[in-house]
Parts: sequence; structure tokens; C-alpha cells
Amino acid sequence: MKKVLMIVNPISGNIDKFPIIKQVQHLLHQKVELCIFTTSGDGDIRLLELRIQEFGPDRLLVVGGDGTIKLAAEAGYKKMMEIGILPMGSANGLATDLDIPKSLEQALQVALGKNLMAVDVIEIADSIGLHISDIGINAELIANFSQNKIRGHFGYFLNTIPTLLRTKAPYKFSVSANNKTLHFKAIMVAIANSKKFGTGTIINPEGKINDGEIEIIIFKKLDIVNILKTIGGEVKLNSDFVEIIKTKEVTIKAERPVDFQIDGEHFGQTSNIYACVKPGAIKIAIP
Ligand SMILES: Nc1ncnc2c1ncn2[C@@H]1O[C@H](COP(=O)(O)OP(=O)(O)OP(=O)(O)O)[C@@H](O)[C@H]1O
Repeated sequence: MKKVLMIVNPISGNIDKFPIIKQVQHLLHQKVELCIFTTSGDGDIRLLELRIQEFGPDRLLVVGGDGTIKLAAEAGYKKMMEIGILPMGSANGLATDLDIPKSLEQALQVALGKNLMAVDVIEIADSIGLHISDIGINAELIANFSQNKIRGHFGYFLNTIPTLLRTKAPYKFSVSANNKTLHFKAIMVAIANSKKFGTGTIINPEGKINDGEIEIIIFKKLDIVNILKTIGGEVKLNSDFVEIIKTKEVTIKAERPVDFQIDGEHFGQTSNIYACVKPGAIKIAIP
């Protein structure tokens, strides 16, 4: 490996990235050519695509959370770029799922290592997702979290109660997959590529990020106690309030626009989502 483009999100996880950049620069000194792209939160995708074109990296090294990994994947996926991850987000859902080590040195070793997994990409709403997208109450929580500018797990926790008080859930949805359409009421419908939320909660026991399929997870009901437990990573999901459909593509319709998120990034409100899986479309370095 000769050239590494490090993509740094300065605000993710409320972590100061300066010492991390210094340490990576020190560890890679005279080993690889390192270029740093710092995200601004505005128009990053086009600027990153341009930087990739100019610099021609062998690998993208993401220093951020799920949103920053999503950005790197979106900019690099048509070029089949290899991605390494230094998990520096609030929740780090994808990194948790891929068992990326938490210590910087170990994560860096993995991120620049030879062990690559071809991961499925979900094409969804003119964008892509690698981890978990959903429409309903979790996206409402993320929308409130983004507005409040409080990051970290505590930020999610603080937003839980107001979100639950304000929500109009359950909503009426229809889900079309595998030549069948289901109509039901639910508090949220998730499109999942892998097993866990960043809190460590397994929301999708059948999920495998490289099996060429996605799981549609319908959360029919969830009481406040269960939601708080879920955020704390305690709940074992049971079929009374959850239904899972395995598929390669899905259309989800809601009776009215409902909050929607992809990999922790709020995507406004929508009443119509189409998603399909592109098997093994991006390579991520794993332990
Ligand atoms: N310089 C910046 N200033 C403000 N916002 C930024 C900046 N750079 C990126 N962002 C925003 O950061 C968000 C992505 O953050 P990311 O998901 O990586 O971290 P996180 O939210 O702390 O962690 P996680 O997603 O793992 O919970 C995007 O919404 C992006 O627009």
C-alpha cells in the first residue's frame, strides 16, 4: 500500500481528532503517503470524490462514525475503493458489528491490513447504506439528536424521553418484498445489512453483512421500558413485537411522511422507500 487518504470527521463522537491525526502520521511516517481530508458537514461527497480522483489512494482510512463511513463508501464504491476504519463516532454501529478493535493502534493495524471483506451495499433513496436504515421512531430519535447537537451515547439517551412523548407512532405501513405485500401498524421498519445497533443491541439476529441479502425488520410495538432497555443493549427481541423478512429488494410505503434515517444520518421524512442490495460492492478491512 502506497497511498492512504485519511477522512477525518472533526466532530464525530465528540472526540478531539488532533492527537489521533498526529499519532497516525507518526505511525505511518515514511511508510505510506498520507493525505488528510477533513469533513465540513456540507457538500463533503463531491469534494471527497474529487480528492479521490486527484490523489488516487490505495485505501480510504475513515476516522469517524457510521455517517463518515457511509460518506467514504458513497464516494468510493463505484471505484471499488478499499476502506479501513478507526471507529471515532458516538455509536460506531458498523465498527461494532465488524469487531473492529477499540484501541487506536490495533484498529489502525486492522484498517491498513490485508484482511478485506467484500461487504454488501444497500442502494436506497438515491444514496447508499452499509449498516441499518429505518423509518419510524428511531429516525425520529436521530432527528432530535442531530438538532440538539449533543453527541455520544448520553446524547441519544437524553433525546429518548422527548421523542417518545412527541411521537405519533405507531404508523400504518405496507412492505412489498418477495412478491408479497404486507399491511400493518408499526413503530418502525428497519432495513438491515447487519446484526447490531451501535449500542451492541442485536436487532437483526439473522443479519450477515456479506450474504447478498437484507433483512426487513418490522417492530410492531415496543413499550417505553423496552425501548430504554433496547438503547441500553439489554433486550432480546422476540417474535411478539418483531417480524423479519429476508429479501434482495423492498418497497416500503407509509400512510404519511415519517422520519427516515440511513446509517445514523437523518434523511428527512418520506412515505415511499425503495431499497435493493448490491452484493459485495465494497471492501472493508476487518480483523
Ligand atoms: N466539520 C463538521 N461540522 C459539523 N458537522 C459535521 C462536520 N463534518 C461532518 N459532520 C457531520 O457529521 C455527521 C456524521 O457523523 P458520524 O456519523 O461520523 O459520527 P457520530 O454521529 O458521532 O457517530 P455514529 O454515527 O457512529 O453514532 C454527518 O451528519 C456530517 O454532516
